Amino acid sequence: MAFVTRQFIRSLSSSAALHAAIKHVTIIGGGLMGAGIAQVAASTGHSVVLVDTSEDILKKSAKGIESSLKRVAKKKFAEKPEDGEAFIQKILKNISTSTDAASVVQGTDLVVEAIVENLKVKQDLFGALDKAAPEHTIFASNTSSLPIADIASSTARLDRFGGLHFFNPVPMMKLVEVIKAPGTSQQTFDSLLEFSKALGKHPVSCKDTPGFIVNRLLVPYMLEAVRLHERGHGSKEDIDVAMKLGAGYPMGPFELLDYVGLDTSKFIIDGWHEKDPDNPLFAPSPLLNKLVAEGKLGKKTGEGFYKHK
Ligand SMILES: CC(=O)CC(=O)SCCNC(=O)CCNC(=O)[C@H](O)C(C)(C)COP(=O)(O)OP(=O)(O)OC[C@H]1O[C@@H](n2cnc3c(N)ncnc32)[C@H](O)[C@@H]1OP(=O)(O)O
Ligand SMILES: NC(=O)C1=CN([C@@H]2O[C@H](COP(=O)(O)OP(=O)(O)OC[C@H]3O[C@@H](n4cnc5c(N)ncnc54)[C@H](O)[C@@H]3O)[C@@H](O)[C@H]2O)C=CC1
Repeated sequence: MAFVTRQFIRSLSSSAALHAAIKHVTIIGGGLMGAGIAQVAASTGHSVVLVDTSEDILKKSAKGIESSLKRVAKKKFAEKPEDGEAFIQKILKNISTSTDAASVVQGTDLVVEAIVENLKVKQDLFGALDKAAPEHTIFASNTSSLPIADIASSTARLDRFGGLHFFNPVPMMKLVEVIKAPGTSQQTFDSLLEFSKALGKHPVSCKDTPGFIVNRLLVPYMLEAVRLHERGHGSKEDIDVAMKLGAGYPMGPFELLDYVGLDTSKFIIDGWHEKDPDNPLFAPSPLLNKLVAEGKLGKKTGEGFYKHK
């Protein structure tokens, strides 16, 4: 009986240790995704450092987090709006910012990378962080389309490297894809699952295959919509209405492309096309390429397929 009790206490304390292990999180990249991940981590009691390349970008990220929290508070404290401000300030206190990733990872349990969708840039970042971060620190990438194993190959911690793929807008979307690359240890994978649950998200387990689950289905669908429009078979407005009213999607494919970012969408499709040039689902789109070349990247720049306020 005493043995059983000791075992039970040990198993409780080891699962508590697993939770306690991820308390301090460093998010690299304060754009659409990084700011959302920082907000959710801070809202669930984690201590967060958000890193980007300039103070100006970080100011914009902080403003975005605050206005998203205002939307949350407006709902949560509809009856007592005066409590909403205290709620927002308490969460914002959990977030600090930095432009020097190497110096802030020294005290972190988990690094979540959400920078530009470019393999070389991600590898350079993780290669540098690997030298600066403590042994126990887990590295995770929020990549939409790149193999986790390729990103991890710039480090010497393949066992403590996995994928944490969030969805936009992070505060609203419940799913996190947790990716176990060939080198990811079971302990790391379990910690990432636990962390996702601690954020109030629903994790699903994914293999390290292109696009994991959601993007392997969603990205070809969005590009098919662009090709259908390029062939003159439907206006973007009609295609969007058709998919919303005919398939029950909350956004049409063109609205969603603008929401995701046309640059990010192009990075994804170009990367897959390079690896599998004969797959028609991964064929580049002249219209998408033209908009990106014009700097029309979607909602984040004020114009993409549509104009945004
Ligand atoms: C590319 C990748 O690697 C992976 C990806 O992320 S792919 C993209 C995945 N995302 C999607 O598919 C998003 C599809 N769209 C949607 O689910 C919905 O349109 C949406 C949740 C974004 C917005 O919902 P909506 O009903 O169209 O608009 P809206 O009324 O403004 O918002 C609905 C609620 O969400 C809240 N909300 C929306 N965005 C928010 C944000 N960033 N922060 C906080 N709250 C937010 C609003 O406050 C609102 O709350 P109430 O209804 O309680 O008032
Ligand atoms: N946009 C989306 O809907 C989704 C994107 N993703 C993935 O998340 C990642 C980020 O995407 P977004 O947030 O949309 O991009 P974004 O363009 O909005 O933000 C990227 C941020 O990273 C910063 N950055 C670039 N290089 C950096 C570096 N070396 N160090 C620190 N900061 C750096 C940029 O200044 C920018 O603020 C990409 O890998 C993307 O594929 C994943 C899920 C959804």
